[in-house]
Amino acid sequence: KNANEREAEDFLSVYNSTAEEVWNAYTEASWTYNTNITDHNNQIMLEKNLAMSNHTLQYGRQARNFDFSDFTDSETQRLLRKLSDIDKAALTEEKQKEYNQIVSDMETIYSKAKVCKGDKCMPLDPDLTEIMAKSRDYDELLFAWKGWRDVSGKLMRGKYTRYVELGNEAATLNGHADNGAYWRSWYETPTLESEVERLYHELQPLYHELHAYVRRALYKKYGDKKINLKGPIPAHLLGNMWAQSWSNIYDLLVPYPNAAQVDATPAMIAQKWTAKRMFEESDNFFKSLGLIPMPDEFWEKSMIEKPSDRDVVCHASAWDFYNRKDFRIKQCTVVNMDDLITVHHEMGHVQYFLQYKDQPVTFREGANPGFHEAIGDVMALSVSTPKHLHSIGLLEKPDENEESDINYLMSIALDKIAFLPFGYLMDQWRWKVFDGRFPDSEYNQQWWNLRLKYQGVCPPVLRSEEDFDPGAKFHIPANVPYIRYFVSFVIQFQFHKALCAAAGQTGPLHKCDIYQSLDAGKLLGDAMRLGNSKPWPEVMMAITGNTSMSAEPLVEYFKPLISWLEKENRKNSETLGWPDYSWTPAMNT
Ligand SMILES: O=C(CCC(O)(O)[C@H](Cc1ccccc1)NC(=O)c1ccccc1)N[C@@H](Cc1c[nH]c2ccccc12)C(=O)O
Ligand SMILES: [Zn+2]
Repeated sequence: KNANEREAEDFLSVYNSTAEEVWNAYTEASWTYNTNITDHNNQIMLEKNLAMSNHTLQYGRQARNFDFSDFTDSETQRLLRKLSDIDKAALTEEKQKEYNQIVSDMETIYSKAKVCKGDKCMPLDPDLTEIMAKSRDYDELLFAWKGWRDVSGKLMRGKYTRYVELGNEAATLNGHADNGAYWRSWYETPTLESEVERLYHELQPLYHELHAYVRRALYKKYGDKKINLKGPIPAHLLGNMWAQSWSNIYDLLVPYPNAAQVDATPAMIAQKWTAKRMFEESDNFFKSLGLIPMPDEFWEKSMIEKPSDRDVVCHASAWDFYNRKDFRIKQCTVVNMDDLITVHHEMGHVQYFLQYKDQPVTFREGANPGFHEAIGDVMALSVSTPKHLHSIGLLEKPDENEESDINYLMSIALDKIAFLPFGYLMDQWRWKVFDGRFPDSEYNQQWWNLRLKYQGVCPPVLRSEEDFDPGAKFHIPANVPYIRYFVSFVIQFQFHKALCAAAGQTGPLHKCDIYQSLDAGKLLGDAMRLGNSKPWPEVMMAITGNTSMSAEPLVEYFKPLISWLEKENRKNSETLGWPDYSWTPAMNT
């Protein structure tokens, strides 16, 4: 090592210890704001954000002064390269303030929004979410769906254009073409766009089969004025505010009503489960694999229920306080199966934090953002099995027959296959907004073009450019990228298949439960411990023996259901897709 490289190593260790303090201060202020939305807490958070940016700018400039091309240690090179991208710190201070204020304003609009009917005002969590999940009344669903968009997206429409401009300015100052290119750079995969497009087209036939089957069931329920068997599905009838997961309308879709049922919610309520019990159950699952238990501070400092006396950001999230001890989850938990899955999702993030806590701060990230999103969902694939739910007392003994298998696969497909087009289109829209292909005069029209093209859903009422429907989904105002979830939904089945093999499970993938397998736990734990210190194909290889993303394990997992759907849809001579693409439901009848 030459003197230059030794100097760089000293520089990096000073960076690391100062970064831990500055990032911790910002994270504490952000937590205080997210768990108690006030102007005062907002101001402090914005101050700490600026302090963090100044630290990034100061050290980022020094990192750029090193010529690390001839360094021997690839980790030092990787650290310096990552430090050289200083993100929003490249903007002037006043532009950073403007940008941070816009994002904070949009997120506050979203988190405080309520839909009022008479003197009753309902927030998204839990009220509107519950209506979208449980109501089977076309007009009540429409009230919640339109009402939510009027008090959320519509009110942030004017801010988004400036958010895009400033985000692009920062990205170009760091050498990216635009903000979308900056976001994609985290995957270190020049062909990311074509890879996710390839994966999407491999999975589209599965989605078309499920879409046709669900449309038939909704036709039976809502009639031919509201459903066209050759057209898109009205977006408010699928059990979810964004039509991104359809498991809440499972009762309209059950393949074999007389076979064993799969929903654990009734038992959770009957047995008086609490949010705490849900988190303990998840912690127990991770520990059974030999993974790291949640530390005491987690149980003391997390917010796992919605407080009644203040405004909070209810959208679930996991928090790393960058001091290697303090890790938390913030979730407005409701006692049901949906939220038990989300608990595992969030606990997956914290397990990653625990595994990579001794890495340099710059490497305390997922191998790529999709890896971070996949960990918890892999656990949930095992926990959701009838066999596992029975072992924790939430389902009677499952009968082992083809019909209950199909029922189970249907319930999982309504979350996983239904999600794929939504997970894909969210950043298709944003990438094109950032690169200018979608001018702000077409934001909403282009959103609905993609919703029709990929999801086969249509708005139940007329939309205009006065509306801003993308803003009705958390990740848009909160400036959180979304392709990570599409990547996660593909790679989590690759991980599931690899962990099932490590656990010695030989049967069909959908029956595999890795519970108590220390071998499966070691395989995943070793990968998580690497954080972002290695390019993700190397980490993918370590877990699965392959270096690339593949849809094959997902297709293998759902094979029995796909065959069943193909037969069922052929029997009903269903039209796959939505050739009557310009159809819309009769309104106000
Ligand atoms: O948004 C989430 C869960 C929230 C999160 O855990 O991904 C959260 C989002 C977030 C990011 C940044 C600031 C605030 C919220 N991500 C994290 O908490 C997080 C923490 C550290 C590293 C990476 C992510 N899920 C997505 C989609 C989804 C993926 N798997 C699911 C399973 C069940 C239900 C939904 C999903 C959604 O609800 O549309
Ligand atoms: Zn997540």
